[in-house]
Amino acid sequence: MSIPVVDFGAYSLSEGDVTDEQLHKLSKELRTAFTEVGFVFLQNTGITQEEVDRVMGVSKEFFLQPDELKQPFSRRSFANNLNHGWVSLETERLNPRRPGDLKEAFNTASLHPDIKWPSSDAVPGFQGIQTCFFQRCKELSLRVLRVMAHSLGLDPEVFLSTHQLIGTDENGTTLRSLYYPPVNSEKAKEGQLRCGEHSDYGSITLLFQSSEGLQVRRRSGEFICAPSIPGAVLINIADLMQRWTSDHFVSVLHRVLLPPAGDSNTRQSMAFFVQPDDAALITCCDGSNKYPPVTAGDYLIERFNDSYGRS
Ligand SMILES: O=C(O)CCC(=O)C(=O)O
Ligand SMILES: [Fe+2]
Repeated sequence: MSIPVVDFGAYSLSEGDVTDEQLHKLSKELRTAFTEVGFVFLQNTGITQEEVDRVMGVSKEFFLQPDELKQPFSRRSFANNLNHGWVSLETERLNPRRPGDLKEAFNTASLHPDIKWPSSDAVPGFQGIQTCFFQRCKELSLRVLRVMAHSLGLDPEVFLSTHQLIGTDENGTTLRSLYYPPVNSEKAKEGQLRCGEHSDYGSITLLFQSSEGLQVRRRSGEFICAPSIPGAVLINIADLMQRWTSDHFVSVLHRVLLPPAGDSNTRQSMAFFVQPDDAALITCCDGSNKYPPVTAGDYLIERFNDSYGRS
């Protein structure tokens, strides 16, 4: 089965509340997508392609600077949020059995006033555009989480009440801009990819892509190419949500391969990784106790240790 496309217009960010009938329809569509595929394209979310292009533009300006200028903004150099900041090429291994991923990233993980941002001379508009987009993604995520709870027959607030602190340092939700530079395939290491096979860690991920390149694993085990649909937001279930729903919703492996030999294109994407509040205790929502309870914060630290190496 390919990735379903769902019209989210009835609950778009430019609309007020959704009617019961519309909520029912959306719930049904999301439940099918998330139980069978784990990924869905949402159209008419209210987040426009122009907004996405603006964030990608300002992110690219940041990435195209020399490394010395990006170094002061490195991940792990911000005391109040160790996940905030720049990740250099080949630092992260989303599949720890492969060499470092051929990508750079910038994590907007903290909106705390103490965070130091690139100056407006270096990258005009960087802070404002990233933080504004973070808020837009947060609003959409909360709407999607509400529909998801409804689709499982749960109290509609069950996920919302555990995602109250998005945008504070007591919640790990992160807007990540990714930049995949041109690849010289002769120089790439054995087994190296742009982004190794992995599943995401938290509740759901919103993904925006400038071009094709993402592959998603089907139940049969084969990887299929995800199309790039301008204006649509690709949403996937992440691992904590799979635990939470006792495997009802599936978190599936995905990856970005190297471009074909001779293709010197760059690629950009943005992922909004939605994470429950650090202190939220995640227990199977059907009462089955299929997985032991875990707090979202502890779970996230464990997963970071796998992708960056244990410190
Ligand atoms: O770049 C992409 O399209 C996917 C990135 C991704 O899956 C991730 O960063 O978790
Ligand atoms: Fe991912």
